Amino acid sequence: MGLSTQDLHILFLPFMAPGHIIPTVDLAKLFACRGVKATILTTPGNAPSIQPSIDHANDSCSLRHPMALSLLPFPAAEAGIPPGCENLVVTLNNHDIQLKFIKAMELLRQPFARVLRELLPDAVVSDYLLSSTQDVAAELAVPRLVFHGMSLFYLCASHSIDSFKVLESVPPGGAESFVLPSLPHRIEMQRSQIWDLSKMPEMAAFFDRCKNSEERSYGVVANSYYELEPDYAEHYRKVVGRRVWNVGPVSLCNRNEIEKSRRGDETSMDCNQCLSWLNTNKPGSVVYVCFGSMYKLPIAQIREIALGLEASDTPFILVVRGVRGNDADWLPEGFEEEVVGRGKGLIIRGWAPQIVILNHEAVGGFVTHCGWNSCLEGVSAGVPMITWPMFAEQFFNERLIVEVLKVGVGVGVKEFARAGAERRVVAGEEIRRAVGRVMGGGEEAEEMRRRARELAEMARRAVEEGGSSYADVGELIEELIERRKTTGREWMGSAEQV
Ligand SMILES: O=c1ccn([C@@H]2O[C@H](COP(=O)(O)OP(=O)(O)O[C@H]3O[C@H](CO)[C@@H](O)[C@H](O)[C@H]3O)[C@@H](O)[C@H]2O)c(=O)[nH]1
Repeated sequence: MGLSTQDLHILFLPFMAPGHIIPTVDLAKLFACRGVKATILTTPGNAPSIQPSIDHANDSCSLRHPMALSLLPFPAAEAGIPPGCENLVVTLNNHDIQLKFIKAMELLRQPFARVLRELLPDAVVSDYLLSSTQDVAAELAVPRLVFHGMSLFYLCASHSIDSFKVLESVPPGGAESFVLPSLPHRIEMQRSQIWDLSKMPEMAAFFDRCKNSEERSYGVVANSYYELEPDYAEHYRKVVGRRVWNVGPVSLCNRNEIEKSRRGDETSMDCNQCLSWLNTNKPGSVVYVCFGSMYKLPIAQIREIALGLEASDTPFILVVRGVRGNDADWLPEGFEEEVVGRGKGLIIRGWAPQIVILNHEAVGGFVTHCGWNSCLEGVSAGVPMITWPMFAEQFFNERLIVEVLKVGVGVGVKEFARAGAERRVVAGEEIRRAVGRVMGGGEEAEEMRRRARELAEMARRAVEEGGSSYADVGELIEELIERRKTTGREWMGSAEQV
C-alpha cells in the first residue's frame, strides 16, 4: 500500500493547564509541518486559548497539513466541580477542587473513547497526567505515546528516587540532603525540595496511575533535545527502559512574530510596546523576571524583587499577575516614578510574550521558577538563568541548569511549597546578589554566557533538517506509517465498546 505522511492522523490531548497546553500545541504543529494530520483535543473551556494558535499556524505557510481542533465535554457536574473550572490554574487555591479536577481528568475516559472511535487516528499523544487515555487507547488498539513536558534529567532522577526507595530513609520536610543513586552525575537534593505526598494519599495514587500508564504506553515523546542532556537521554533509554523520541525544543517551531507573541494567550501588553522598550537597551543588559503560568507573586515578594532589581541597577522586565489596584499600591514607595517612570524597567501585568522577549538581543538574564518550558525557552534563546524553583519538579530542573549545564545560579530557595501555598519571602539582597552574578562582567558570568550561546546554537541545529530532533520526529512518523501498513484501521469498526 502506498501510504505516506499525509495519510497519517495523530491526535494530541494536553493536560488542562497552560504549561502543558502550550507545548502540546507546538508539538502538534511540529508534526503538521511535516505533513501529518494533527488534531488537538480539548474541552470547550480551553478551546479559546488554543484556537488562535491553530488559526495563526494554519494561516502561516509553514504547515504541510492544516491543524484541527476537536472538543470533548468537560465532566464538571459528574466530578462535582463548579462551572468554569476547566483549567488547573483556576483550582490552585483549593485542594478539594484540585482533587475533583483530577477525578474529572479520569472521567474523560468515556468521551475520549467516543472521539477515538469517531476520528480513527493512527496514534494518540497524550499528557503524562492523563492516564485513563492509556486504558482507552489500549482497548481500541491505538498506540498511545506519552508526552512528557519535563526534562529527561527529571525523569531519570524521579526513577532513581523510586527504584532505590530513597525517600523511605529521609524524613519528609527536613533539610537533610541525599545523593540520587546511580545517575550520570553526583546530584544532591534536600528532602525539603521534594513534594511530600505522604499525607495526600489521593494525589499519590493519581501519580502512581500515571507512572503505571506510562510503563504500558507505546513510548515517550519528550520536549528536549539529545545534545542538551545526552547522558540522561541514554540513561532514560537504557536504565529506565523507555522508548523515547526527543523532539524539542518544541517552541522553536514558532517562526514568525505573530506565532511567537500569541503563544498561549493574548498578551497583556502590546508586543510592539515591549519591543520598543527593549530596543532602547544595550545588548545583554536586561533581566527578564517571570514565574510561568501558575504562580502569582504575593505583594510582599513583589516588593522585595523590586528592591533587589533597583539595587542591582539592572534594567528589567517584571511580569506580575493577579495584583489589584494601582502599581503604586504594591510597589515600594517611589519605585514607580524613580525606576519605572524613568524607563529603567517595564512591568507587565498579566501575560507576557515570553519567547519574543527572551530572544531579543537586549535580554541577558532570566529569573525563572524553572518550569521546564521556561528553562528550555531560556536555553533556546541562549540566556543564562537565575533559578528560583517553587513546586512540581522545578528543584530538579534547577540542579540541571546550575550544576550540569552550568548556565545559571540559584537565588537560594530550598523549600518546596505548592502553587497556592505560603512560602518564605526571598529578600531583595539575595535577589540583587544572584542577578549580579549572572549579569555582571566577571569570569563566571562570561563562562555562563558562552555556554548558554553554545546550547542555543545546538538547539537550533537539533530542530533543523539533519538535526537530532528533526530526525526523531521523522523516525516516529516512519514507524507509525509502517505500523499502519501492517495493522490497517479496519479493526476500529469492530472494536469492543469501551
Ligand atoms: O507571561 C507569561 C507566562 C508564561 N508564558 C509561557 O507559559 C509557559 C509556562 O510554562 P513553564 O515555564 O513550564 O511553567 P508552568 O506554567 O508553571 O508549568 C507547569 O508545567 C510544566 C510542564 O510540565 C512544569 O515543568 C512546571 O513545573 C509546572 O509548573 C511557557 O511556555 C512560557 O513561555 C508566557 O508566554 N507568558
